[in-house]
Amino acid sequence: MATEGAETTSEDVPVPGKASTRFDLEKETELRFEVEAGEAAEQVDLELLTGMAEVFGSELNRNKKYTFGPGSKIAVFTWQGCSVNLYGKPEVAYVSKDTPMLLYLNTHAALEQMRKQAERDNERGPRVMVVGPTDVGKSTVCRLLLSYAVRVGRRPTLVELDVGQSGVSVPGTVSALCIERPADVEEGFSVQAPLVYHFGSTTPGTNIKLYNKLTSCLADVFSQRCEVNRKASVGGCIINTCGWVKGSGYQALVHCASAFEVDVVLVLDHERLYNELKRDLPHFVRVVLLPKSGGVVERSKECRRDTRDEKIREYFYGFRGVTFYPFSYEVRFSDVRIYKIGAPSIPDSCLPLGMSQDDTQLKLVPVTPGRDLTYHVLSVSSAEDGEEGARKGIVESPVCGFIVVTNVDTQAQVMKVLSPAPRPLPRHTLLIMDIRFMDMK
Ligand SMILES: Nc1ncnc2c1ncn2[C@@H]1O[C@H](COP(=O)(O)OP(=O)(O)OP(=O)(O)O)[C@@H](O)[C@H]1O
Repeated sequence: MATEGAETTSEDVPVPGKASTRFDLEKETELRFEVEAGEAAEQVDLELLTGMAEVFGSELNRNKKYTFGPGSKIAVFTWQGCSVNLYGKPEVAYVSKDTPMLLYLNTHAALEQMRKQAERDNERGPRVMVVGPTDVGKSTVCRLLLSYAVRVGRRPTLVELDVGQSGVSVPGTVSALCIERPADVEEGFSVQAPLVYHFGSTTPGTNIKLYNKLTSCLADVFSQRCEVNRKASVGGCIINTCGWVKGSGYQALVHCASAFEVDVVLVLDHERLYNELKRDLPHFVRVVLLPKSGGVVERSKECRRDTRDEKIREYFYGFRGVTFYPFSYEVRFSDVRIYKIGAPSIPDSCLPLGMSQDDTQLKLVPVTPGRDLTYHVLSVSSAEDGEEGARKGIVESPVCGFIVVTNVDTQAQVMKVLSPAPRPLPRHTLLIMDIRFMDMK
């Protein structure tokens, strides 16, 4: 293990058999460590012994043990210097003096100035979009800026547009969450009453028209909230985006900037994207190029898939799979209406007169229940029940929850579902996702 300033001790072992390694960190340095992935991997505990330190913007309490599960990639940063203990065997652990944290703190300070100005002038606070390719630390920068803002008494909103790796809800959704306290060091932000929309797949490219439509829906709801809630308005929002920054992905970023009327765009580690956005966004939008942290870890396809699975498991079973007890029951086909959003694209020449591809992307296509529904995640739409009600505005309606189809009996015309709440379903309009989940519990 490559460690700097590390010293192995045996006195502080909290669990018999778990070795401990002490790290003495100088000011403005960070300890980065990774926990081995895989179900058999051992968790790693972290404890702050002296001084002060934070994990992605959330302060650590002294002499409290924080546990990190398989696959975690963590940075413990200190502004003044500190010493910490790691218990267990991290896959990697090293201290780095080279971090962009001062630049990130300055960014927070600049946003805070904008909030103060907004308070004085009775205006709205900063709306910030964080962009960049995959694995540059966008979600981490969002978490940091939100936690810093809430620590100085603000109530910012997190807008999550990353349909592949959502920090708020299950994959295949876009959402908004009002942040009222810093992220929990182990669990992240407390997710209470988020506003969630169904997208249905893990890449915006599968239906870019729908993606842009949902971005506009979130922007409208956020603006309405700002009109009636002064704290939310001054707090502003931090928008996390997907790592797709070319072609339609780039156009989706420009669309988002205009829908939310963003004031600041933080571009992480991508000079071309920075220049393109500077060229294409109105001159009053401040586009800022920031370096990525050397600690950000690239994640493989498998790792991303595991994280997605974990997020769905967490929705049904709670953090580390122990908090909630989901229900399993049968639903009659005749009691629900299942739709997919977006009809398969057909050549322009085959479209009916006066219809464009755009219309097909937002079309509701009824799904006949069959065996191929098994393992699919379904969103329960909050749209009013009833044929007309369900069809009208269903795309723009938020979802009230998710179920997973665990078995389909075509003879009996029923399907078995995994649900966070007991029967009956709160609504009967279901939207199918491309995403599947196999419940191994
Ligand atoms: N300074 C750091 N030291 C160690 N690990 C870090 C650091 N910053 C971020 N990470 C880890 O790197 C991983 C990737 O970071 P993050 O999710 O923020 O990237 P991203 O750009 O949002 O990714 P995506 O491609 O999914 O959009 C995460 O597991 C995060 O915990």
